[in-house]
Amino acid sequence: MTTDTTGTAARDDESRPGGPADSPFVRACRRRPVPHTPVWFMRQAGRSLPEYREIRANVAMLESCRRPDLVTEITLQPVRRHSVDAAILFSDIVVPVAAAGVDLDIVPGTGPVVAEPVRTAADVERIRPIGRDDVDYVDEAVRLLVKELGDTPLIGFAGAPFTLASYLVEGGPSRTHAKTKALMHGEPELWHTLADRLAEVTLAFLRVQIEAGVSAVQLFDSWAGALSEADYRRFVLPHSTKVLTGLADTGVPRIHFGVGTAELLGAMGEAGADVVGVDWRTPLDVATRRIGPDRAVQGNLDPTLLLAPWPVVENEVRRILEQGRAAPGHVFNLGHGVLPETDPEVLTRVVALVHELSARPVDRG
Ligand SMILES: Cc1c2[nH]c(c1CCC(=O)O)Cc1[nH]c(c(CCC(=O)O)c1C)Cc1[nH]c(c(CCC(=O)O)c1C)Cc1[nH]c(c(C)c1CCC(=O)O)C2
Repeated sequence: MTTDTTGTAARDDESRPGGPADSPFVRACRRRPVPHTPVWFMRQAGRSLPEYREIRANVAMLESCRRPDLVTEITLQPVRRHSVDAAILFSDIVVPVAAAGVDLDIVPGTGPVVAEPVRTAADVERIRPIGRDDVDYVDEAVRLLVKELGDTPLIGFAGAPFTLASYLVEGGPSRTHAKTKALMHGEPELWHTLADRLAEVTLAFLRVQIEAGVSAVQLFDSWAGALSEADYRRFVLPHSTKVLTGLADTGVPRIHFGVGTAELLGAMGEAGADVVGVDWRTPLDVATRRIGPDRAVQGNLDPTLLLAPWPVVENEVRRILEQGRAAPGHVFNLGHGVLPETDPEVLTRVVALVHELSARPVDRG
């Protein structure tokens, strides 16, 4: 089975009752009845866990992403600790871009930094297409993890074309995305060439993960909320749609996430995902009205509130579960990633509380 290159055999096996494809997480993504609302946390691997800090003490971030043994261990840590309903592969959105030949590093305390920002047609030309061999360490890590995880589903992920393009054009993290927007509007043709190339890289990267056996994928367009709806529809939606609809044949659920996207939720829902991620600014019932009745939602506890006293957290979890009932499927999550200063015990308590409050008998037919 581990030598299969289509992933079909792996998933046939998984679709057995109780297997990852029948897990509460995958069932909620597909808007099927669930025994309890599934919960996982964006950036659950790494960040707040002491066992993560220990393992990463002398290993650079990009190097750790290229070592299947470390990826496997770090991915499993939050599953062991919190009993979350899904694991997310430990990696970073810039990993496939580096594999495509872009000279970049992940600088501690800053994030991705690109040696020569992409600003010209020649720069775009240098971004190569990628295949399995360029990211063989990801293929290997996913296969190891699928075995280790048993019935717990593994989520694969990638950065969406806009968010990736922002790092490449700006040269690093940016608050305004000014150079990226200037390129979009000033040289729309070059922008579309760049975004299309990144869509190809992302699509290939997600296909490698799906063929290796992940049970779902999430497309992170973390910074899309910086755009107006008109700009999003004109410059970004076609490229994210290419990625998401390009995976439709795999049958694997697709999650589409961004931050500050209240005005974009309708458009993001049109890109072809099964689930739309919602940040804490938009209540899930309101989000569901914007997205429509044929998509599940994921979210949306404000990650900063995990630092508040427990009764505050408990009230928020109750409110979110209540508002999530308006959606045809709800995956509980934060509205964005876990903050590094979060007490891991609070995450464990949130998982238990979500499970307890949402437990219900279901007809699994
Ligand atoms: C700091 C940073 C990195 N990479 C990035 C940043 C942000 C910089 C900015 O503000 O613009 C870029 C990035 N990486 C990831 C995203 C999308 C998710 C998001 O918005 O948080 C984004 C926008 C996914 C990720 N990046 C990472 C994961 C895997 C961990 C997980 O989800 O549990 C994902 C999905 C891991 C990562 N990535 C990085 C580190 C140091 C780590 C390990 C520990 C940590 O989380 O801080 C480097």
